[in-house]
Amino acid sequence: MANAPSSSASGIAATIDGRAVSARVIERIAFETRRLTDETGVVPGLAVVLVGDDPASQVYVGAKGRKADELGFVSVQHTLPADTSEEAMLRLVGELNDDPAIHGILVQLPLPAQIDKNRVIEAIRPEKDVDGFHPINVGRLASGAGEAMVPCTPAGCMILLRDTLGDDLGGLEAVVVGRSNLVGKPVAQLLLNENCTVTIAHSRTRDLPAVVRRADIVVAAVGRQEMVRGDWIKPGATVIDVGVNRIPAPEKGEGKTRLVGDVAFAEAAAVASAITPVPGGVGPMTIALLMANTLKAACLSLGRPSPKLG
Ligand SMILES: Nc1nc2c(c(=O)[nH]1)N[C@@H](CN(C=O)c1ccc(C(=O)N[C@@H](CCC(=O)O)C(=O)O)cc1)CN2
Repeated sequence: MANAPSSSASGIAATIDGRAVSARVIERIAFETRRLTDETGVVPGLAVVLVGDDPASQVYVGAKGRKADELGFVSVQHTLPADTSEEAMLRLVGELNDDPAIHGILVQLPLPAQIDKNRVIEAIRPEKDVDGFHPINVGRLASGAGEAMVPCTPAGCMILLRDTLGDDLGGLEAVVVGRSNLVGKPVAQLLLNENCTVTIAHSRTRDLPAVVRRADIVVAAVGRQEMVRGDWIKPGATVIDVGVNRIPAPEKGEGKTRLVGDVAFAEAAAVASAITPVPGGVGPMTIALLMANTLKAACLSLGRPSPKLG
């Protein structure tokens, strides 16, 4: 059984550096990609589909394309107008499914209202579903049957946790705040797979602060700025903040903004033993794990085992 980490002597948590950890993961992906290409001639291929002109989505999709280029992947971006029909989306997904140069397909979320995201996700071949959102991959992750594509942000959270607490998380109390398909449910499943005792808390949870106070590991993925307060945190806990909320920052000048997480950082850092910042914590891991899943998809397409990267 793992030990819960103790509080740092100063009472100020260590900051978990997601940029540094993601850079290490990317180095490993670069190494394994060169090996794959040298031995088989195959170059991993990623297609990213963006519908509409949401500025945050444009930033994320741009970052994904740049990282794929940096790694020498085949990298294509399809940018479609906001009024694209579901039928046109499904046609494009079908073409990408049939393209042998493309090993991974990612449809950036959110999608406009006229497109049913579940229909689109289910149209992606499970072995090309580098987001890990297809029901086959969700089922594989839950059952342990077969090789699942694991959603990028949750997989990134687990690498940060292992980097901070060591490989054995068994027996630790983990509380996940948020129950989305994107983060809350898969990260809870991954924690359970590591033998943590897992609680998924949400907006209807009674006495949420008391539930969070039980946790050795807190994963905040609720999408509400600074909702998790310092006095919700057990001394010595490890806090993973998945939230990315843009708020006004008049102190930086008129019309300026800044990013905050779902955790009140300064308050929590005074109690926790380790905490991820926003920005620079979980966010960079999401992009790195997308590259890892694309490489994994390329390896699996050749019947090769997926390389260990985290
Ligand atoms: N198909 C998907 N859509 C979305 C996903 C996803 O995993 N798959 N996740 C989010 C957005 N996202 C990736 O797509 C993402 C969010 C945040 C970051 C990131 O690096 N954040 C930085 C700050 C960036 C900034 O300045 O705005 C950080 O936290 O340091 C990367 C990717 C929703 N959609």
